[in-house]
Amino acid sequence: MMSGQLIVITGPSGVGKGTLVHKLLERYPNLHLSVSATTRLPRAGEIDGKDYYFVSKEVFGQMIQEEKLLEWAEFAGNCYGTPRIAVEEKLQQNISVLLEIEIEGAKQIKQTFPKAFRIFILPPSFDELDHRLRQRGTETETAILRRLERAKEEIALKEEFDRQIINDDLETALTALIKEIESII
Ligand SMILES: Nc1ncnc2c1ncn2[C@@H]1O[C@H](COP(=O)(O)OP(=O)(O)OP(=O)(O)O)[C@@H](O)[C@H]1O
Ligand SMILES: Nc1nc2c(ncn2[C@@H]2O[C@H](COP(=O)(O)O)[C@@H](O)[C@H]2O)c(=O)[nH]1
Repeated sequence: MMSGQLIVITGPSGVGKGTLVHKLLERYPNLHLSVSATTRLPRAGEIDGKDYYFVSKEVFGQMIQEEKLLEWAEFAGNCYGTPRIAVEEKLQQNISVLLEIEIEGAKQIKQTFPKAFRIFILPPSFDELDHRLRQRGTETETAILRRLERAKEEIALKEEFDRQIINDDLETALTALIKEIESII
């Protein structure tokens, strides 16, 4: 029987999910952050097996076929998915697991793990989201525009999630996130 909590952090690209999750892990080192598989190419400094499992489209397709992914989605031209086995093992060991994933995957999780707690991170404004994506400096102009276009559709779905937190001031958002997480673990 599984007893750890499954916590999903979702929201548009560039809103600060990764930044918040890494700060959260400093505070709660016992939480397990799932490492996703992706067909995206690594960015400078990203490490295979730590930031992502960087795989080919063929390998990703095989993972889908073999039901090795708990959820997966296509996002801005690449595929992303959560490897099932590590998540199930941690939950069975009573370790709570964090997924930092986009909205389609977060919707799928609701079907397989109805008790998962899903938090939607919002930007203070669309202009600020645009600014964060640009100043991160990891995407081409085309990719930024694609992610911003998708962000409009994603933000429209925010009410489908258990909680919404605005990431304006980082420390304030982190405090709100900690409060939500402490209420369930
Ligand atoms: N509260 C904040 N105020 C200002 N800048 C922020 C804040 N939170 C995050 N950032 C910055 O915004 C940029 C995007 O943050 P981050 O990479 O964490 O977003 P993300 O939601 O994980 O993106 P993706 O979904 O593409 O992985 C980073 O440069 C980060 O330093
Ligand atoms: N559905 C899933 N989405 C995921 C997963 N891992 C990451 N992501 C999300 O993809 C976008 C783009 O990520 P980036 O690293 O290219 O900026 C972002 O919203 C991530 O949260 C996953 O396993 N499943």
